[in-house]
Parts: sequence; C-alpha cells; structure tokens
Amino acid sequence: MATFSLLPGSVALITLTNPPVNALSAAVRAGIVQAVQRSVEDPKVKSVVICGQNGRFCGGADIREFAGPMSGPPLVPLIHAIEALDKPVVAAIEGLALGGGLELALGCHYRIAHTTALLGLPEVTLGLLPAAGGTQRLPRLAGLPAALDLITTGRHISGTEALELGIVDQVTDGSALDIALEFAKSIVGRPLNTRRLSTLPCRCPTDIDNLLDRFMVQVRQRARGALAPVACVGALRAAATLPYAQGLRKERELMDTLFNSGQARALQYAFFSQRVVGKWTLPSGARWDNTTSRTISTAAVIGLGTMGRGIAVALALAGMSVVAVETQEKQLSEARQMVPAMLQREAGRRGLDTAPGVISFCSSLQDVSEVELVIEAVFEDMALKLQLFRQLSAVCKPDTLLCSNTSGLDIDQLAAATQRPGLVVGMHFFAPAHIMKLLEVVCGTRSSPETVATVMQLGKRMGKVSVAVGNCPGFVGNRMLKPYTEQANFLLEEGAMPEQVDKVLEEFGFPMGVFRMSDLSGLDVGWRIRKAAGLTGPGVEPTRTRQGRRYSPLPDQMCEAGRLGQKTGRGWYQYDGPGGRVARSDPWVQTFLDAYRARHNLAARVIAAEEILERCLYSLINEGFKILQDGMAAGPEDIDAIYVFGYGWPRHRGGPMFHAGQVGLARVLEKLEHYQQLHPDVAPMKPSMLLRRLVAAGSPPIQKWRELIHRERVHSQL
Ligand SMILES: CCC/C=C/C(=O)SCCNC(=O)CCNC(=O)[C@H](O)C(C)(C)COP(=O)([O-])OP(=O)([O-])OC[C@H]1O[C@@H](n2cnc3c(N)ncnc32)[C@H](O)[C@@H]1OP(=O)([O-])[O-]
Repeated sequence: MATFSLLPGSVALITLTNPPVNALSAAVRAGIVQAVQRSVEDPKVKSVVICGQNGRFCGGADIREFAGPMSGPPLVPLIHAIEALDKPVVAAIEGLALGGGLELALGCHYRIAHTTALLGLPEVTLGLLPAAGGTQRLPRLAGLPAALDLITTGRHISGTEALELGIVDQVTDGSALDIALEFAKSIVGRPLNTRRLSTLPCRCPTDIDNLLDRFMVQVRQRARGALAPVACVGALRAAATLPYAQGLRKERELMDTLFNSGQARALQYAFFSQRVVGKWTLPSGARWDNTTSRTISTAAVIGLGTMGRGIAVALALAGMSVVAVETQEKQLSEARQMVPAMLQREAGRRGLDTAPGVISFCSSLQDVSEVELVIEAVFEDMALKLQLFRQLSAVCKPDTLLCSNTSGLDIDQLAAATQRPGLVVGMHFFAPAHIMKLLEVVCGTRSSPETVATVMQLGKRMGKVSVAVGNCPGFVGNRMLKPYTEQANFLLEEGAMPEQVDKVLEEFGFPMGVFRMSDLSGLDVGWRIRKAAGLTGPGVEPTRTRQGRRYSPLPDQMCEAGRLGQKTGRGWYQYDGPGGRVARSDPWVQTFLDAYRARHNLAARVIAAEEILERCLYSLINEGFKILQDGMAAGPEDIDAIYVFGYGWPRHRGGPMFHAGQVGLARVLEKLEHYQQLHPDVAPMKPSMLLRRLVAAGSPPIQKWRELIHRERVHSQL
C-alpha cells in the first residue's frame, strides 16, 4: 500500500509501503492513486514528496504479479497523473529506484537521491522494457546515448552517476527524504512546465539514424537471440523520432510482444531461481533458515595456479585476510607479481580504490595454521589432494574448515583423510574464479550443516551465486556436461563437422559451441580426466566401446596428435598461432574425420540442425532429471542456476530444466525414446525415471517438481 500524511509546511508525504523493496503491487498502485487524489483535492497541500518505507524508494513492478492476470490501477496513467499535478512533486530516492520505481520518479517534477542509491531500468534483464513511459522519458532527460546504454543493459547506477547524467537534480550523503521535504517547501509556486518530461523534446545527437543503427548492430551481437534488448532499441528509436504519445504507443506495442514471449517468462524464472538457490536444503533436513553459519575473516589458498590466484583475489575482494601458499618457487614468484595487479584491477572494475582484504604469500603449509578456512586448489589429482588434506588436518586449528576446489573428485574420500570430516566441503569455482559468478558448494555425506552454511555464506560475500549440490562424479554441472559433449563427438563420427555442431549450439544462444569451448579450455584437460578414469591412455584398446558403453576416441586422438586447442594453435579449428583466438575451420580435421570414419566403417550422413540440438540438449537435460532423482540437486532451479551462471546457458532460455518444461516434457521424453531406439548403446539417452513420472503426472509446471520428487521419494518410487 501507500500512506498519505500531511506534514508541517503543507507538504504531503506519500510513502510506498511493501517490504522488502516496496514493489509496485496492485495494492501499492491503488494506494498511490488515492494519495495523489488527496493531494490534488486538499487545498492545504502545496507540494508533494514521494518516498519508500525503510530507506528503499522502490524496486519496480511486482515481478510476482507478471505470472497472473493484471489487476489494480495501471502504472502509466498513474505516472501521468503525477506529472500533470499542478503542485510540485519531488521523489526522495533512498536505497533503490529500479524499473517502474525509476519510471515513477521520472514522472515526478524533481528527483533528489542519496549518493549511494541504486538507480536503473533493469526490465531488459527480465525480458521486458520500461513500459511505464521509461523509454520515452529517460532520453528526454538524460539524452539518447545514455538512455540507450542504461535501458539496453539494465545496469544499475549510483546516485552520484545519476547526477552526472542529469537523471537526478541533487544528491546527498545525508537523508534524501529530509532534503526533499525542505526542497518541496521551497519550490511552491514555481512553474512546472519545463519539469514535465513527457512534454520536452528528446535530447538527441544530430546523426540519430547512424547512432541507432550502430547501436542495434552491437545489441544484436551481444543479445545472442534475446528479444528484449532489440525491442528496447526499437522503443528508443520511437522516442527519438516520434511525438511522445506515439512513442508511448510503440513502447506498449513492443512490451506486449515481449510480455507474451517465452523469453520474458524464462528470464523472470531465472531471477527467482537465483534467489531460490540461496534458500538451500540438505537431505538431512538442515536448511538455510535453521542453521547458523560462522563468519570467516581469515582464509588460505593452497596452490597458486590459475584457479588458486583467482580464488585468492575473490577472497580478498570479499574483505578477507588471505594467506596464499605455493610450494613451487617459480609459480610463487609469478603469483607474487600477478596477483596484486589482478586484485587492483578487479577492485577498480568494482569501483573500489583498494581491495578491502589483503593477500600475503608464502611457501610453507605451516603458515596456514591459524586461518579459519583453507581452500585447496592444487592440481586435479586425487593422490595429491589426499596427501594435502592429511597434512592440513595435522597443521590447522581443530575448527578450521577444509575446502577443496575440485571439479569432480570425491569429497567424502578427502574428508575421510582428515580428523574432521564434518568440516570438509567442496568449493567448485569456475575460471576465472574472481569473475565467474557460479560456485558449486559440494556437500559430502559427513559435511556438517554449519560447514555448508558457512561456505554458502562465504560464497555470497564473494558475490557468487552459490548452489549446494551433492557429492557425485562431476557434481551437477560437469556431470550433465559429459553426455552433452559425448553426443557432440558421436555426431562427428556420424557425419557432422565441428563448426556445424557449434553453429547450432551458438544459434541456440551458447556463447561458444562445444568444440570451440574445448579448444579454449584445452583438449588435454578432458584427456587427463578420461585417463584417470581408465578410459584412455597407453594400454587401453582403441575401440569405440569402453567400459561397456559406446565411446568416441576422437578427442583422445586429436589430443595425442598434439592438437590441444588454442594453446597449440590447432585443435578442432585452426588459429593464427599458439594462443590465437580466432577459430577457422581446418581442412586437416575434415581429412582426419574421413580417415577415422573409413577405419571404423562409419558412413557419413547429412545431419539436420534439429537432430544436433536435440541430441546434445536432451541428453544433458536427461542427466539433469537423473540428478534430481538421485537427490544431488534440491530442485530444478539449482540446476538451472548452475547452467546459467557457470556454463553459458542462455539466460533468456531459463536453464536446461526450464527449457525442458517449455519444450514440453512429453516431447522431450518422446525424443529421448526415439534417439535411444536409434542408438541403444548410448546409456545417457535412456529416459530417466523422474522424467517418465513427471510426464505420467501430467507434466506439472516446474515450480511443482520439488513437491512431486519429495512425494515420490517418500513412496520410494524414485
Ligand atoms: C509496465 C511495467 C513496467 C515496469 C516493469 C518493472 O518494474 S520490472 C521490475 C524491475 N525491477 C527489478 O528488476 C528489480 C529486481 N530486484 C533486484 O534487482 C533486487 O531484488 C534488489 C536490487 C531490488 C534488492 O536486492 P537484495 O539483494 O537486497 O534482495 P533480494 O534480491 O534477495 O530481494 C529480496 C526479496 O525481494 C524480492 N523482490 C525484489 N525485487 C522484486 C520485485 N521487483 N518484485 C517482486 N519481488 C521482488 C526478491 O524476490 C526477494 O524475495 P524473497 O526471496 O525474499 O522471497
């Protein structure tokens, strides 16, 4: 709701009241309409201030309401009514003014903000555009270039930057509300014509078409198939070229198209999944809200390779005092050089003069004896990690948490090597660790709830989306990636080329297809993992069946031919030289594949894009259902957040499990059955029991899956 109070000095104060972010729900909008009406009718009111309760102006439209039919007064006429008032209206912006919240403020005649308040029009991140006049008023106030930037990226800016862009009239380090109240008294009687943004011309440079065309090209490139950024440019073109009323109609038209697109639903789902994963639960019943966490202020990182360096920087940026340990002299001296520069650069990127934490370097494990938490980031080798965990268990204080940055090794085995298995947990970071948002927190069978809570909290402090997952080979993300890459290799055997597979996946929205990605990370990485699993290496028969399953030795043979990807200048593609970035198709690969197929009596066939996409995605999705079935992820949102934040899954497609729901679970099942019949030797194509049960239950919406999984588990049907 919104409250009205008449304050001394004849100022009416309208307070938006809808915790936690004062979103513009139907009740809030109705409250504002009433309060504005009172302000119009009450002759004692000479000016008006609008603010939000608890120091937060407004977080925008209530996103939860988007799922149902629209009710309550619409926002556009409400904002027009405010703008049309003949008494001055001042927005007092504290905390945040986002989306509809900023649009409401743009309807006011003046805006006063706290320097640290967050302002922005983030609708694009929800698959929408600012359709309460935002696309029409902002370029009239801040100019077309600034509006294009803010609306197509959805980025938040501070009150200080908003002042520089002319979006607010004044900022303060004190109370924006107090200043606004005083200001409102001082401007009674001033003419308001120049303060009504909808009546002003758009502030445009002379070469509007050129600017918009250039911007559109950039936006399309960045959007990777997302509709909203492109529609935002369309609405801003209307602002620049049409009168306000017509521009507003165009804004509405574009919004309607977006609103009904599956993308908006996917992005709104992604918004809520990001928040759902913070509310973790463990099979034991321990949860985010019944477990206390410890606050960590000192940590150590062992091993200063690429991952360890990034982790040390991420910890220091979160304010921690970090001991960085590396036993190899050369690696240590490189890290001493590079890490402080990385830290400074990243602090600067985040708008900080210096990082809030510090990093000290040393070469002895003895130096970590006093820290509260250790993250081991040595080479992915079980024997090495086991030895290290034994040493750490002996060296560290008895209550120090011991974490392993592993991408798939057994946490229980590591825990068993220590005297404190309850304090052992996996922290699977993604490279570069100080930038990538995802953190898989791997809960071993003996990890204590307090340990999990502490590490989840630490992840949050590092600005990560932390997702609690179970301890199984590859955990969630890499476990699902395995059948996906496996399918891509099988498609090459059957007749596809790497660039053809990649093109299909990139058109779906991945930043890189599977083979470009493999070239980037290095073909030797997967080779080493397969070798450790006994799937390849000297002494292993070069057949297409290994450990009882269909197996493609293609990537092994590439690797053994020295084609490791970008680092050697040759992989699935060719590059200008070692370290080259621009991938070009390589006739060598065509010859290599032809020879391979001839050797194995495989007839190459033309493979349609649809088959490529379905086989890659549905095998990955099927593994996701198996993960849910095994209880290795608490719900589909966890899997989807992992894929969106760690594996480049296009956000506007929600995540793999959401995508399965969009395609239709029955269709995914039917396709898996179809491909399984054609390739009975490919185990990951066998539809999971959970998928079958969901289809049998009438394909409930994704929000109901947890319930069904829980019910079926109780009845031991999964
Ligand atoms: C014609 C219409 C045109 C206008 C369109 C729009 O305005 S589109 C909107 C444009 N606006 C945006 O895109 C802003 C979206 N919001 C944000 O970016 C962030 O929430 C934040 C920066 C406002 C606060 O960050 P923070 O880390 O301090 O807190 P937190 O993130 O953990 O959230 C706390 C709780 O509030 C919930 N909730 C939050 N916002 C909304 C909402 N608008 N609605 C409903 N709920 C919302 C959130 O789910 C969570 O609920 P839970 O899990 O406790 O049940």
